[in-house]
Amino acid sequence: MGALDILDESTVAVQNVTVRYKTPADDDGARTSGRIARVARAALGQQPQVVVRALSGISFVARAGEQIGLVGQNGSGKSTLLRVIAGLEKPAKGQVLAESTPVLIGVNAALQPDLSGAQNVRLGCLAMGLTPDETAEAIPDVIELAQLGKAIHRPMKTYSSGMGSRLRFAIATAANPHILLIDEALATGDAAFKERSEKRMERLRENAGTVFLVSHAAQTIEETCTRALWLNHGRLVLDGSAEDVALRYRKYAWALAKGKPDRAKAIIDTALAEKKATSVLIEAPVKPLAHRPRHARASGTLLRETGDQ
Ligand SMILES: Nc1ncnc2c1ncn2[C@@H]1O[C@H](COP(=O)(O)OP(=O)(O)OP(=O)(O)O)[C@@H](O)[C@H]1O
Repeated sequence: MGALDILDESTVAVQNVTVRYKTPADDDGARTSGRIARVARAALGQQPQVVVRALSGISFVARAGEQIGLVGQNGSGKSTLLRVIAGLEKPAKGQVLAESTPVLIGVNAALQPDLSGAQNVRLGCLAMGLTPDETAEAIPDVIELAQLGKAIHRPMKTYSSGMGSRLRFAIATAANPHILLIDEALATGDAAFKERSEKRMERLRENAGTVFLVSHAAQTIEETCTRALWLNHGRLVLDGSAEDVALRYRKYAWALAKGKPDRAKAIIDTALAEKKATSVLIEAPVKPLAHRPRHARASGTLLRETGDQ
């Protein structure tokens, strides 16, 4: 297949992204390093380290109107991919380009523990790129959604973790982002808040150009997404319709649950063999988009996606 110019509709391009974490491990965990290295480390009193490959060479292009589900086992790299798209994590290799600032629901706001909830709402909105006028307009709505009562005027450091999460969630929704990233694991709060937040999420999804949703439930992906990416040990196993990916992922999870690792591996191998190789070519930078200035970052770019590698 030849190259396809998709500038008009692309919202996020993920180009060959690799993320590694260097983390401390015990001696057994670090056994892969050489004997000399181990002896030297012991002599220097250093703790052994291992490198975790959280994402390996991930490439895809997301388009306006898509709701993209991310599925995969625990530790497969789903949250890391969301954080990289949100710009919260820098990949060791590769790059992410977005036509506007992606907002990760729940954790984006860098809040100040000594300031009150209300002061943090203002700060959070401005930090997400809202103008002072937009911020003033958004504040009552955010405070209403968070429903913290008089506690909204207390310093955030006095909040319970649930109260903090509610405020962060409410602030994140104020941006009405064109690229929305939702990590289901972040969903929090009591029943009443859940219902209010679900309604808000629905509205956000309707307005967003592209939604990314992390979920462990294949059914949620099937019901809410148009497309799905299956990650396994940091690799992209399959990129396809939500129905097809959810079906195969379900079969894989079932095989694992039934103690049939060979069957599970065969499902992954088949998916990998069928997957269309995608490479994202970035041809020439263009000016950031002018029509959504508060979201635009220096990322407007001519993209090409090819399927012939
Ligand atoms: N800050 C970190 N330091 C070291 N390793 C990390 C860090 N964050 C993630 N990892 C590792 O990277 C890999 C991918 O983690 P990630 O959280 O992206 O997986 P996930 O698919 O979202 O998992 P889950 O479904 O359990 O939320 C895992 O092996 C994890 O241990």
